[in-house]
Amino acid sequence: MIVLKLGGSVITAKDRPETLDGDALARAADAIAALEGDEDLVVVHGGGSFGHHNASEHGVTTTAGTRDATAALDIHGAMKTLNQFVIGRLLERDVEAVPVHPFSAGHRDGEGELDLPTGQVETMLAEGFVPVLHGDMIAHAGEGATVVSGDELVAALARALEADRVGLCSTVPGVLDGEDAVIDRIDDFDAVADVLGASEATDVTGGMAGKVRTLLGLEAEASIFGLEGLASFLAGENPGTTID
Ligand SMILES: Nc1ncnc2c1ncn2[C@@H]1O[C@H](COP(=O)(O)OP(=O)(O)OP(=O)(O)O)[C@@H](O)[C@H]1O
Ligand SMILES: C=C(C)CCOP(=O)(O)O
Repeated sequence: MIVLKLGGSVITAKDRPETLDGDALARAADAIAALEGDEDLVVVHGGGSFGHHNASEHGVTTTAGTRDATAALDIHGAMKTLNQFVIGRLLERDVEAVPVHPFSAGHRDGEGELDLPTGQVETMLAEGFVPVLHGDMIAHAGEGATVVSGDELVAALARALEADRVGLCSTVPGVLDGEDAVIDRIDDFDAVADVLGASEATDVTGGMAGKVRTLLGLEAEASIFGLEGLASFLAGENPGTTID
């Protein structure tokens, strides 16, 4: 089984609020529709220009929450809008995509630890659907509601579903070193910490450093690659940077 994240920075124009990158989303949907065999696939997408701007305006992050339902729904609503676009493009290509909105499914405890039940995702997979989750708001004990990133959801899903392969499709061809060359393999955070930065665009969830840290904690091997690497990742290859 594969857990794939489509980075918000790939499928949206991240510097322009609520703007889809229609061509990039179409290419990603083409690659997913071409997946052969009967391998289970769970898709998670990030926010890009949907969600991050709203979260930033409301001062909400993964640790700083809000108890204002209107603010929470503003952020959640932006993510649901993007989710509908993603699902729409997949349905057009006969991928049996269905939504799972994390705000209604999980929560964080007082330590900020994410608890994401996955019974519905497992049942969807068993019944032939492709569940599509997204970075979202999530109830957070002691904080109201905070942001949950697509990357955190990927990690939770990979653990709970014992994923064989984990892929993060982002706007870069992999994790880049000081000379902008793709680093082939990362197995130690400290060895690459100085080249790992935040996102260039408005992003409340941590950019590349957060991704590498999250993926290093996983049992399954993970890959970070660009859109040009998506088809080969889905075909079983290891494009971009492998994190193990
Ligand atoms: N060493 C690095 N190698 C590659 N990218 C890096 C590095 N350091 C920082 N970055 C930034 O990380 C960004 C990718 O993280 P970002 O969180 O924007 O991606 P995403 O997951 O695709 O989008 P989203 O968080 O909206 O879903 C790159 O666009 C780049 O600006
Ligand atoms: C900003 C929100 C609501 C979701 C962020 O998800 P991400 O783009 O995967 O970090």
